[in-house]
Amino acid sequence: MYRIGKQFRFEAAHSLPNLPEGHQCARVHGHSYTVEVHLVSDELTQSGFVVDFAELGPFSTHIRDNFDHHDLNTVLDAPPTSEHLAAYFYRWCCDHLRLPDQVRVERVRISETASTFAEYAPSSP
Ligand SMILES: Nc1nc2c(c(=O)[nH]1)N=C([C@H](O)[C@H](O)COP(=O)(O)OP(=O)(O)OP(=O)(O)O)CN2
Ligand SMILES: [Zn+2]
Repeated sequence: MYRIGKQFRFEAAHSLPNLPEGHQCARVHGHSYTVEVHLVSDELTQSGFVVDFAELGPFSTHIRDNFDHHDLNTVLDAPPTSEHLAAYFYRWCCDHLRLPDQVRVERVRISETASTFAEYAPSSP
């Protein structure tokens, strides 16, 4: 199996609800987010690609228009944790990227800071 990935970055603000009283993340604060999308395929195209990285262009546009310099509490219907963001972006990629049949979105990883991440990947059948 072949795997490729591409990173995207955006800046955004959020506050997290349902945390213990006094938790620092309940206050409005910001992060420089990194989003990493992983695609897998058993086959390569004639060009030797899983798929051209350029096919992820619509995802870059979606992030720029809807997430960059936004308040994430107004963008997502769920608390804007890294876990919810990863699941949201995974579903967006599955629903909107025009990928060849043999290519699938394997996982999406989100980092709020250099030392933390959350991933979403569907459970194995
Ligand atoms: N499982 C999760 N835990 C936390 C999330 C999350 O999305 N998923 N988010 C936060 C906050 O957004 C917080 O701003 C980031 O937390 P943390 O990495 O702990 O931030 P610090 O920069 O303060 O970390 P230090 O290493 O302690 O400096 C919290 N938890
Ligand atoms: Zn935070």
